[in-house]
Amino acid sequence: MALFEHKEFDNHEQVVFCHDKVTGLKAIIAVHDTTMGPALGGTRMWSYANSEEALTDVLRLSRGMTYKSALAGLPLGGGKAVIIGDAKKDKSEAFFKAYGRFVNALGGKYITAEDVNIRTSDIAIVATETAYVAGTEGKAGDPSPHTAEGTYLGLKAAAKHAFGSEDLSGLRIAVQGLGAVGYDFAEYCAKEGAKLVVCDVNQEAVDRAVAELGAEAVSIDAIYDADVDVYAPCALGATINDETLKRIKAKVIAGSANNQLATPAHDKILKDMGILYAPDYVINAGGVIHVCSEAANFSFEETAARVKAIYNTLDKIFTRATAENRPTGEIADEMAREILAKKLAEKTA
Ligand SMILES: NC(=O)c1ccc[n+]([C@@H]2O[C@H](COP(=O)([O-])OP(=O)(O)OC[C@H]3O[C@@H](n4cnc5c(N)ncnc54)[C@H](O)[C@@H]3O)[C@@H](O)[C@H]2O)c1
Repeated sequence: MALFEHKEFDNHEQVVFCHDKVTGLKAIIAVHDTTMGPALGGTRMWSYANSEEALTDVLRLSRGMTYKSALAGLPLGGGKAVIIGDAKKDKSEAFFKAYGRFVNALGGKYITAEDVNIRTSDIAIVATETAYVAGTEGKAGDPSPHTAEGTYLGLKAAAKHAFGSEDLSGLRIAVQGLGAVGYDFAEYCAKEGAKLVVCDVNQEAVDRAVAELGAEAVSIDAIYDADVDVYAPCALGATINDETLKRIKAKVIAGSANNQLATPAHDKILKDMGILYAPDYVINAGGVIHVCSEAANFSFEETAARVKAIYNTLDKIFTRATAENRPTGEIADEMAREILAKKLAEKTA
């Protein structure tokens, strides 16, 4: 399994393969880039088919964190960790303590947090072995409200570019997923007079949106056929794919879900279809801003200002994408790389 020749290798600074003989822990920690600061990114636990699949995931996700934090203006680099295992069977206190020691051995170069299949209670055990954790219980708390606010503001920036006004009143918005982020986001939109079309596998959340926000409920499959101006994916990844794009009528895609595009090629496909796409890692950065507020001791006002700046960042991305007739995701990546290059030049001057 070659690392430097790996297709997802992108000049990562450090990749650590961790194995604890006693607990059977197998993890990979990838520090992609620390130009802007320590590499912050969650730990994901997944039953990867093999270590090659885990390596691919961690290399790609850690690079994504570098870009996300750079564009969010945070003093953080990008990193990520994956634990290879079954979250239902393999977890134990000793397991997470062993993992904490591996994180600690990096001396603060990598700061971990929760991610898929890792709960705050797991991170609390990790925190008994290392101070390099964020998003712990009783500290910054739930990032979802900030993610929802940032997504709402990002949608307003998209509406300005696509429809000529950032006012959401009268727009029809399909919200897929009414969880911690999706519900608050839907509420912001409804308050501004948008008409909501919603779906969720959780019927209770749907009933609540119908009762409280005047939303129209559709089945989880019918959301793709909804006659709407905006499609807001707030549940799953990879919902923008060849099949759904035959059905989606929206002219704007702006939602909180991670990894919305099934493949990188869908960035250009959306542009060619005349759909304005708010790059997922830019619009959903409220969460990492919130978590960073704990690690970097931001004041409440500072955190709020950074969440509000998501509007401006997307505004710049959309303006440049239009001027250069290029896909928005490509522009976002390029802008992140420019921020990193500028900082690196300052550091080495
Ligand atoms: N929470 C954050 O701060 C944050 C930050 C950045 C990105 N995100 C991303 O935003 C998305 C939502 O996060 P969340 O914290 O609200 O999660 P959540 O688990 O609270 O909510 C997800 C919702 O989607 C619903 N759902 C699941 N499958 C569905 C389907 N097929 N169709 C429709 N609904 C479905 C679930 O029932 C749930 O209500 C995720 O992709 C997450 O990775 C969240």
